[in-house]
Amino acid sequence: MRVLGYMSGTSLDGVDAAILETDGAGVTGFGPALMLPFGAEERRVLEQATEDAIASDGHGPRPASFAEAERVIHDVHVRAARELLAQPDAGTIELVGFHGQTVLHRPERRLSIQLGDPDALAVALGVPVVADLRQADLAAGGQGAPLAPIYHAALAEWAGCARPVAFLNIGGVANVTAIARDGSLAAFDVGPGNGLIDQLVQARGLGRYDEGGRLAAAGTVDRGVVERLMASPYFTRTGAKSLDRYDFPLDAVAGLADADAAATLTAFTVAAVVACRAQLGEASADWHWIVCGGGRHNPVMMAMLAEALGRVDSSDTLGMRGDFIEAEAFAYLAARSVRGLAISFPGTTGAPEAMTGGVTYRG
Ligand SMILES: Nc1ncnc2c1ncn2[C@@H]1O[C@H](COP(=O)(O)OP(=O)(O)OP(=O)(O)O)[C@@H](O)[C@H]1O
Ligand SMILES: CC(=O)N[C@H]1[C@@H]2OC[C@@H](O2)[C@@H](O)[C@@H]1O[C@H](C)C(=O)O
Repeated sequence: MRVLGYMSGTSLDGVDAAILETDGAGVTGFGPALMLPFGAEERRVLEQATEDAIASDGHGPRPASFAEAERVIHDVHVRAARELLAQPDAGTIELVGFHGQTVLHRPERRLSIQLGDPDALAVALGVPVVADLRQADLAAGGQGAPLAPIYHAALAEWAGCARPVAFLNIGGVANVTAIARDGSLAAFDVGPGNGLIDQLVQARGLGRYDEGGRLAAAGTVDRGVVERLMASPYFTRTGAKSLDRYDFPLDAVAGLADADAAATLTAFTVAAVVACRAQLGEASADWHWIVCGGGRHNPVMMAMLAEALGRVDSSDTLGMRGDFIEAEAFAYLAARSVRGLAISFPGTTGAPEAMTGGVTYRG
């Protein structure tokens, strides 16, 4: 099957779209991929919906801003598909995997809100759209996240990675998929990823993110602050666990100068990854770490990770498309969904058993 997968992540940078060829088990090929950035006004609408989601915490009537946010999500996804499908090697797609825009994630209440209109998308694109991929897992008592692990496993097969190997996605939130020597999967959200760094840079009027890690490179890590941040019980919790993008507050670095604050938050992201090794089950030194997501573009973060973890590679050095692995994952999950294959597992989301999931919308 040739499937178009979408992801618009918690960083609110834009919509990733990627075409994947898969039978729902293996990866057989890749079509083109692109990222369509949100415009400033589109981002403002999505930020408003996110703020309203957090303020209502999922209680009471649906915030009015959700409808406008869904229009934005729809428009950008349709535009992304048109651009992608106009590329000469795009071919014809048979199916779409649509994540939607997460505005709130409260797994302990079996709640995770992704905005979007999959039915309208199916009409606009003229192919079936698989969405609501987190809901069955949540309803069964799983975390509803992360869902990419089964794709990471397929990608590791495709790339011929020796085990044990760990995929570390550093987006707005960081998540890990550990593939043990025997092929078993353990996965969870690790910590803050780039989210707090982005928030700092934006709050201080220094851009949208710490481009090239330049700010962090000029600063000094405040170890006391990192220690205080690492005191959160989240980091010693074992088993399946997942985060909302706004679960960690920015206040801890309020008293620090810009560069020191950026360096400290970068070190916090890395400290959370280091702490997660205690839950991976095999000797820490044996793991090969494959880093994907936007954080791998930050050389300060990559250097800190390499120093702490040992064998660390960017996904791209293994022939993978590190900016599109999540979009490819949702293509893969859509294919699994229509084939009735499981998309989440006790070791990845804490679901009681291997779970199928996703709803197919035909428009
Ligand atoms: N050149 C760069 N230098 C430093 N940081 C970068 C660079 N490019 C991207 N990033 C970081 O990566 C982030 C985007 O990462 P990504 O697209 O993987 O996140 P996401 O998919 O939105 O989040 P999530 O995976 O949590 O849903 C940016 O907000 C920024 O913090
Ligand atoms: C609720 C939600 O949207 N979570 C995202 C977020 O971004 C990274 C991390 O937190 C991960 O748990 C998840 O996305 C990826 C694609 C996943 O489900 O695997």
